[in-house]
Amino acid sequence: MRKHIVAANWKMNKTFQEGMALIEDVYKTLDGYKPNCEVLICPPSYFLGAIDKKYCDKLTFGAQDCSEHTSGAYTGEISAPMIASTVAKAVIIGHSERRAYHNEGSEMLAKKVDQALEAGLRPVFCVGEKLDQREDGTYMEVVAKQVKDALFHLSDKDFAKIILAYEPVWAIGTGKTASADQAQEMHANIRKVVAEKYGQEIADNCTILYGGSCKGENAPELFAKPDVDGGLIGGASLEASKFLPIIKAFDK
Ligand SMILES: O=C(CO)COP(=O)(O)O
Repeated sequence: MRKHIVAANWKMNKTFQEGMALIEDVYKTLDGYKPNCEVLICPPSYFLGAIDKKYCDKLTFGAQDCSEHTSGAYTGEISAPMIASTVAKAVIIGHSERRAYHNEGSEMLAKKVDQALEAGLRPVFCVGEKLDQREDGTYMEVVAKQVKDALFHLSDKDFAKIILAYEPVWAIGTGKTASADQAQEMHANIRKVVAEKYGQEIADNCTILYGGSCKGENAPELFAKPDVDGGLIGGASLEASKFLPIIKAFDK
C-alpha cells in the first residue's frame, strides 16, 4: 500500500530559535503516540544542518527547494548534495510560490528533480492550477502537463521515488480549501496520467498529497478520499497544536 504522509512546509517563517522550539514541540506532541503516517518537516534549509538526529525516530526532514546545479558560482543557492549531507531525506520542488516569484518552469524543475534524485533525496513535486484555469475548465490539462513536462523523462525506478503534491494555487493561504470531491477528482486524474506512462502498479504506489488551506477541521474529510494520501501543510504547520490534529486525521 502507498505511504501516507503529512508534510509541513514552513515557507519563510520562524527564526532559528523559534524553529528549533517548534521541532521540539511537534516531537513532544507525538510522545507515546504512533502516527498512521510519515511526518515530514520542511523548515528553511539553514536549519537542517543543526537538527538533532534524535528527532529522526519520529520525524523526517526535507528542504523547500534545491538548485538545478550541483555546485559552483551560484550565490545564495543551496544544492541537493548539501541538503542530502544533513538529516534531510526529501525536498519540495516546484512549489507554486517558486514558480510564481522565481520564474521556475518545467525545464528548470526537471533539472531540480534530477539533482534531488542524484543526491538520494525524495522530491515532493508540486503541481496545481491557478484560479482562472479552474474557472475556465482547463485545470485537468494544466496539471497533467505540469506532471508530464517535469517528470516524464524519468525512468520507472526514479519515478517510483517521487511524491506528488496537488496544491491548487487559489487555495494556498487563502482559507479557501478545495472540496474533498475536487481534490479526489484531481488526484484520481493525476494517478491516471501516471498510470498511462508508468503502469498501474507505479501509479497505485505513488503518494499524492493535497495542499491548500488544509487544517485539522478539513483534513479528515480530505484524507478519507481514496486518492488523497496526505497533506502538504503551510499555515497550520507553524504551531504543533494545529499540526497534530492533521496528523491524527489518519486515525479516523
Ligand atoms: O502552500 C502550501 C503548502 O506547501 C499550503 O499553504 P497553506 O496551508 O498555508 O494554504
